[in-house]
Amino acid sequence: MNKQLNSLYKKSLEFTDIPNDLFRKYDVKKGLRNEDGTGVRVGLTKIADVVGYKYVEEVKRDAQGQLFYRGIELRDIIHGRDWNRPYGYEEVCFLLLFGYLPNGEELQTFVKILQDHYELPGDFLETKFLHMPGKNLMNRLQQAVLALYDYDDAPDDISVENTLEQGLNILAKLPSIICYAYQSKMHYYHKESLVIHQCQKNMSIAENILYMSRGDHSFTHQEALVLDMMLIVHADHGGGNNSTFTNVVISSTGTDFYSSMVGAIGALKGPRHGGANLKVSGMMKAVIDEIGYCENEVEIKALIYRIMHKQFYDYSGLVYGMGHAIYTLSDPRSEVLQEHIAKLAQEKGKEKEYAFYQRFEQCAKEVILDVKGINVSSNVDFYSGFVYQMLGIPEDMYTPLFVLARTIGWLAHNIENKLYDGRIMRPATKYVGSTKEYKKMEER
Ligand SMILES: CC(=O)SCCNC(=O)CCNC(=O)[C@H](O)C(C)(C)COP(=O)(O)OP(=O)(O)OC[C@H]1O[C@@H](n2cnc3c(N)ncnc32)[C@H](O)[C@@H]1OP(=O)(O)O
Ligand SMILES: O=C([O-])CC(=O)C(=O)O
Repeated sequence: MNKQLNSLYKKSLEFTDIPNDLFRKYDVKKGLRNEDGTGVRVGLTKIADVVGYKYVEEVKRDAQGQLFYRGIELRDIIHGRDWNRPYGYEEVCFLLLFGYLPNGEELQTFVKILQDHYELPGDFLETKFLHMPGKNLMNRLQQAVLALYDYDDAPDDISVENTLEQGLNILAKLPSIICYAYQSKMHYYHKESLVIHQCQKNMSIAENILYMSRGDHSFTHQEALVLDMMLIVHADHGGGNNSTFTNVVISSTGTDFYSSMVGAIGALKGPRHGGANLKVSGMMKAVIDEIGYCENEVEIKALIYRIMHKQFYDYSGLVYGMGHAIYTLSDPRSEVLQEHIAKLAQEKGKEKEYAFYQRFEQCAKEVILDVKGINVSSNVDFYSGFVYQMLGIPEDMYTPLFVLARTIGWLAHNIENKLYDGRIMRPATKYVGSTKEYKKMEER
């Protein structure tokens, strides 16, 4: 930091300090949380339900996690899906948006609508990626989504019907946007050969991502199904998660959908939210560099204590991929992923790494319980990067793929809010400063 600016900043703390006890005094819900850690209720939804605790005789008790999309449990969707068909994510998009499971014809119509919007505008690849490569894909995604505004004939039409079309158009274009943002970065910043494959109209979203991100554009049916499942488990998480809430807060001003999307992407980038998948990858690499695939729990825990005490990795004190604002004993998505990882790890010769991830997770639960006194489990981000790694998907794409999957959730909540709430979000803050007189310069 600039020295003079730093000294001004330090001096300012004498004038700007807010003592912590005032938050309690004025009953401020820090982080929009109630006293027992549950979220302050800010809306009603029929899209998804996230269950992580139960009340027994009015006392909050930790519980096994459950996630419902339009009332159907995620585990049932994953176990019940047809593993021969690659359009599982598209089916879930339909379910989240329209509230019911599509029949064959409806799904076909919906998939066709998406496929008809896959292609980017003619000059987009050249002007938005090849001429403007970016070092961070999440920022590039924001710029690309915002740029689509200029290609829209009615960008500021915020009617529900138009929002639906805009949202699906963005979703359909995200596979190309993510892959081109990645390829242009690798070419410009890492001097690698430029790989550009056109998206394929007859493929699913998951298939297109694999097709466009790989040099030889080849992939197996099994790989596409695993990626399709990854998109399903990330598709929605109720109206209270930070990025979905951000999208609705922005939209409540009556602004365009592109602005809401860009805000939500910025929120999801954060390492305490969707950006955790990238952080887990970095953390686990640092851990394995430090202690190898250690089998000694005491040694693993010692390192986790160092992470918690801000002495290792990024010094934030956070064990990434662990803990959740709602889930306590388990995150059902992490369990669903683990059901598939065992087989995948065997196929890819990654059993040793997987076994270490599991040992680390168990140790982290115990250390966090010891230090913070709370039950935590691995969240969706703990194993997702490991799955992507086994699919050969580069780290740069981990959080952007979360954006792609969650776009449907953002869109569904945006529309639900427009239909059934629609009031500008405007909470309050309490002024706790004093009043003073303005002093002329010569009197200061
Ligand atoms: C898609 C998603 O967004 S899933 C979440 C992805 N994020 C991560 O994996 C980052 C690591 N995890 C975390 O930071 C937290 O668990 C969050 C942000 C997910 C939830 O935060 P909160 O709702 O505040 O958690 P909770 O109320 O249970 O936390 C209680 C205390 O334990 C701490 N804690 C919770 N999880 C962790 C963790 N993984 N590592 C270290 N400390 C933790 C909190 O910081 C808090 O500490 P404090 O009392 O000193 O402020
Ligand atoms: O619900 C939350 O707080 C975070 C989130 O989006 C998720 O876990 O998918």
